[in-house]
Amino acid sequence: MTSPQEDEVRSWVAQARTIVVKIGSSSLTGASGHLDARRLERLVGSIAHARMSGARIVVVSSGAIAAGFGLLGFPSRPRDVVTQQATASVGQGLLMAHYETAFARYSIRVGQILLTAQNTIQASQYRNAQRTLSRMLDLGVVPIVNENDALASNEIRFGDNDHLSALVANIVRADALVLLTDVDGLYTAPPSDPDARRIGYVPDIASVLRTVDVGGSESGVGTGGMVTKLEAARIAAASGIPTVLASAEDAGPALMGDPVGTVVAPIRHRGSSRRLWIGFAAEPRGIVVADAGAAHAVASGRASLLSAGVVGASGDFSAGDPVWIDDENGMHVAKGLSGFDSEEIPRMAGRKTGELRRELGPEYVHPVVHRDDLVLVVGRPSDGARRTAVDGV
Ligand SMILES: Nc1ncnc2c1ncn2[C@@H]1O[C@H](COP(=O)(O)OP(=O)(O)O)[C@@H](O)[C@H]1O
Ligand SMILES: N[C@@H](CCC(=O)OP(=O)(O)O)C(=O)O
Repeated sequence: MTSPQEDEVRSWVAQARTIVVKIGSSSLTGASGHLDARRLERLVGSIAHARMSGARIVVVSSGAIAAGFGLLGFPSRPRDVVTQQATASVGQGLLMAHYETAFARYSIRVGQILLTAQNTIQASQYRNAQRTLSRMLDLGVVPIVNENDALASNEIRFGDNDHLSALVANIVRADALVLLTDVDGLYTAPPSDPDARRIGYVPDIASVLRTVDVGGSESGVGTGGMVTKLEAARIAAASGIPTVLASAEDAGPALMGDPVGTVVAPIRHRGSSRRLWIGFAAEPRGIVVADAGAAHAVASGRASLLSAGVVGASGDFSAGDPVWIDDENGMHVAKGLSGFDSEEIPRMAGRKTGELRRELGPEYVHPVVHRDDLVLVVGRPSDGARRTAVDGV
């Protein structure tokens, strides 16, 4: 896919049927860091307008911790994770009450969905979330999604909602992702730098990730800063979804595809929902090691991994579970769904199709990982699954 022009990408946003709008804590709070009901109402006004114009909208809203800490008598947002989780459980109810009332003015119903990273990792839970969100949208409801902070385990918490919003965009097969924050787009450097300039259009997210100086949150209430927003935009771009990064003050024009903030072009046509899940959400449960020839064939993007090219497997996984395909140097080549249980693979390794049929039976004559069930990755195991480039992006 050649890079489209900015106008074209903006027009895709303007025509989007399903839009995921992520609202950061910094967009819902005042100078004190507490929830600011008037800001929330203004934002809801813009979102309701887009909804009433026919768009199906999913809101991914942060702000539970901001809504809760004042109620519990804390002078500022708590820093330790357990207190944040307890605070979020208090604030989430209040946050929803505000959304409920604000959307009711436009006769729009809202519904709460709280997700943990675990829900997106497990295929069955991912599908459940997909079914529920899709029915809510069919019913005209605006789902309000947040991380299930109280239950999210420390190690795999999203922490910020940027990554979650990109996964939700995949789950609902959104046509646009709009990330609303307290800065009017991506700058060449953190906005506190006097030389920082706004970038209106990003045709190639991969090059921006290499060249722009992004920093963390400077607001004191937000979590990920621009780093996690660009990561979300990368996931969206690789999934065929344009992203708009804009100030919450510009929510209306951003949702209409007007030239505000920064728009990031998609870099490929949308893949299948299953491949998107494998690429961005599935957590591998083991490793299948490929010899040099098989690793090269898989990396070319056209071949399945056959048992003849497998040298071994590690981890405890069942057929259908996500696994890494590594080369013999321990580099990830691909991520895919295994066709076999981990204990079956050693006796299949190195055997050609004819041998498998003769010695193990016809049920063993299919790829260890089928090419339709894998995505190519670039990166070392230590980079972690989430930061590993998928299909080269
Ligand atoms: N290159 C950059 N361009 C724009 N903003 C940046 C950049 N680097 C860091 N930031 C910071 O990212 C912040 C937005 O992220 P964050 O505070 O986490 O907001 P939110 O609560 O909306 O997720 C901005 O206020 C800004 O200070
Ligand atoms: N789930 C948390 C989100 C934490 C957070 O600050 O996220 P963000 O503002 O998106 O960087 C909450 O609702 O407070």
